[in-house]
Amino acid sequence: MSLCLLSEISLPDAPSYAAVATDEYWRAPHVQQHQSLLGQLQSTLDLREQLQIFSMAAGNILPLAGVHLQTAIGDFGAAGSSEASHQHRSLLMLKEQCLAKLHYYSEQPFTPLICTRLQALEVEWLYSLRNALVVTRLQQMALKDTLTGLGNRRFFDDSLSKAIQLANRNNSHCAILLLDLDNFKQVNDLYGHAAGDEVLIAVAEAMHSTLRSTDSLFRFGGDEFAVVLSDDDVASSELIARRLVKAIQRQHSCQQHQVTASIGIAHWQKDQQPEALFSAADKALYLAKEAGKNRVRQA
Ligand SMILES: Nc1nc2c(ncn2[C@@H]2O[C@H](COP(=O)(O)OP(=O)(O)OP(=O)(O)O)[C@@H](O)[C@H]2O)c(=O)[nH]1
Repeated sequence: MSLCLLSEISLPDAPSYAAVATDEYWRAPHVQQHQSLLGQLQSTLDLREQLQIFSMAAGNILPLAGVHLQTAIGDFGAAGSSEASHQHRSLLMLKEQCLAKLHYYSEQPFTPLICTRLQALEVEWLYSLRNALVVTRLQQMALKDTLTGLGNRRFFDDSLSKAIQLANRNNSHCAILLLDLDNFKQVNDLYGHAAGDEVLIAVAEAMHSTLRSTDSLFRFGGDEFAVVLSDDDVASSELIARRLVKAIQRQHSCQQHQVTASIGIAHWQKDQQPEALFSAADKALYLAKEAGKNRVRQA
């Protein structure tokens, strides 16, 4: 089994897992799969990739419709996973510590023999899984805002650089929205920091449910948020910004505390550096505030 093919099937538009698992191509002898599994799992610290590798090996024991991994740092599904009429659950335990819960789904029954063989595979995974969980947790801590779970400023800087590189390479576009809440300070002042935190979480949720990709959503600390728009969404930047303003205005706790949002938009210009793009969006945001708040302005 080639690692190249494994990374291909982890793409979002990959064929369904069931299709891949039943394909003759993957029906290498069980022993051969098993021997190489440990090496394959150790070749990556990416949790999703490990799940994919493990799922392929498990699919060699029984055609699977899906495999889900439930961990303390999030739930992950193998590419193309879906539920099916038969289900089997396992606890992945390492030295009395529960690393994860694993859910297998198949249209075929999980006989005791199949469960025993799956368990043997799970044992192969434990140390690599523990390492991947630690690394993923550290990545989350380094890149996420702990209050809202959105990307933090470091993640934003990284994402913006990548979006600009991509736009440069493909001769395409990107844009950023900078959002600052209006009248937020009074929530802290009148009702305390915990009430302010609740508003920030509610705003993050409202933005989350308004946008297609949550990967592009960030909070810098305080009441400042940002969105990086890739080529597909640049033409609708104003529409997206207005939707965000409305969603926040309609949000219950924002209504209760008369908190609204102002947004500045800047579209990337060829050869423009990230700092210049950010500064343009910041100026547009300032104009939105100056014009009376609860509105959108373009650079
Ligand atoms: N609850 C809470 N407050 C925070 C956090 N981080 C920063 N703040 C507060 O957020 C407030 C942001 O201040 P401003 O943006 O000037 O307040 P504002 O009332 O929204 O001002 P305008 O933007 O002019 O409408 C400050 O009072 C900070 O102390 C946080 O994590 N939680």
